[in-house]
Amino acid sequence: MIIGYVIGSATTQEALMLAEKPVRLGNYVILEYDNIKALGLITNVTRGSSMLDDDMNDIEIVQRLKKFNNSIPFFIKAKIKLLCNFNNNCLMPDLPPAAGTPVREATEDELKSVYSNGNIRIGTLVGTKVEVKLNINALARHLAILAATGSGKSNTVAVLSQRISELGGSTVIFDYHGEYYDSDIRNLNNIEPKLNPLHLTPREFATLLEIRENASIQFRILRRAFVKFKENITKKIQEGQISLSKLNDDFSKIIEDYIKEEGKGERRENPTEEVLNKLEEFIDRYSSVIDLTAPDVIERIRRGKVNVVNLSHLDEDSMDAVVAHYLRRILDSRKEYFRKKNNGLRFPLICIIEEAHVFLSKNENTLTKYWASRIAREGRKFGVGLTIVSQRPKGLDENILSQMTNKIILKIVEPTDKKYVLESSDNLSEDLAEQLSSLDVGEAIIIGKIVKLPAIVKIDKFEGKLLGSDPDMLSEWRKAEEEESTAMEFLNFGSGEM
Ligand SMILES: Nc1ncnc2c1ncn2[C@@H]1O[C@H](COP(=O)(O)OP(=O)(O)OP(=O)(O)O)[C@@H](O)[C@H]1O
Repeated sequence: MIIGYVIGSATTQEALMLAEKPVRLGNYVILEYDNIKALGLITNVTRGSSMLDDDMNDIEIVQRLKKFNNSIPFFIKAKIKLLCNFNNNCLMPDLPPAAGTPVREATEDELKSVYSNGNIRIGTLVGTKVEVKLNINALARHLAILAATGSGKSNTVAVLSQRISELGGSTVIFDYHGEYYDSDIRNLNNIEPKLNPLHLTPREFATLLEIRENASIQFRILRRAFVKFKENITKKIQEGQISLSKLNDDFSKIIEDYIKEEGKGERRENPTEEVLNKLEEFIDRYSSVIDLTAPDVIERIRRGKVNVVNLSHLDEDSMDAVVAHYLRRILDSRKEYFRKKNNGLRFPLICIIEEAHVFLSKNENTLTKYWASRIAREGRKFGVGLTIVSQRPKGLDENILSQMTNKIILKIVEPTDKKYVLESSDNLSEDLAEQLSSLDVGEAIIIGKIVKLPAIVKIDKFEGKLLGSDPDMLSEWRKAEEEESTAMEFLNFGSGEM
């Protein structure tokens, strides 16, 4: 059914339509001309009247015209972004539509042929029942899930990771808030962030203690002490001279002695004192993270599961050390598997970093940023995909963001965030970026190799509990009130005041 006609001058990217009746933003349309069958997306709608135009200043004329309701001529114009030519393998049309070309709504079958061929359902095209299925293999080219807070990032991560696991795929989520750890996601494998120092690099251990590489004397003392500690302990373990559980109890004392030993060689005492203070502070707060009996982190990641590393009880430096350690071991282990088939991590893995702007900040060189950059550059070849999730896109390192070939962008209102996302995405056009502020919760623009063409999608709602879900405060207040009155009755009953 024809809904309008092309007017004015058109290009192979864009056309303007004069509509016969109101059309909606995000509708998909078809234009057939010169042996081209073009699929288009309505990216802008304007409604006006040549009689009541911007120069109208007399309200009485409007009131009189309103009395003859149907006498006011009006127009509806819609900007159409041309997406592909069905008659040429969905490549871009190579000829613009002429003025007068009829425009009709795309049928569900036509839309299914473009958006429903992937292998993992993520939702439906906005305003339709057409399933959008993503090409899961394209996740090896990395993904950014970006949105203002409360727009549906966690819901998207939960839906995506659960459905990947249901296909036998594997993800590991670095769970900043602990919202996935206590969730109803199926195939969950919860991992407490235990680190075995014998598997850590000196830099990772220094990061745990919040000793930066630019604190060169402190870092030197700690690095030398840590290397000696690892060498001697590994040798004693191989000779069966030491019990690991006893080592756990004495860990801080042992490492402290190595640090003091290394400090003797220094001209000034206070760098050594500083290192010992940081060690003591770390052990006071996070001794539970250090576990010399813990297996290598690779052994704790399960195939076909949503592996969740709960970071929520750590501070950001310790989180950085944990995430960096996992990323390094995952990349190294996949490389090892590719070198010698009987060793290393045997299956591809998608690493999902929540609150990515904390770890991959453009203003700070964290350890995680180094390893995430390595995975962004090399991971695809070894089946290690990176997914970064952030509500502060402009805080993200632009090199890493620009390597996220795929993007699921939910509502973003902040202009500098929108601009930053646009500049870091060579496959996001301005007219699509303009839609971002008008998206509803759970609606997203999806671009990249995970979809055949850019899509405006209503993401499926995660059917289960996530910590991040909006709290039902009213029922929680009522529940608290009932519990208080029950406790009060119990107390009064106990004191015989009933
Ligand atoms: N696709 C969706 N359909 C329906 N409701 C949704 C959808 N996505 C999210 N919501 C709802 O919106 C609220 C916020 O969702 P979510 O926690 O996923 O947002 P977020 O962007 O992760 O927020 P935050 O930045 O605070 O983590 C929740 O109540 C959730 O149930």
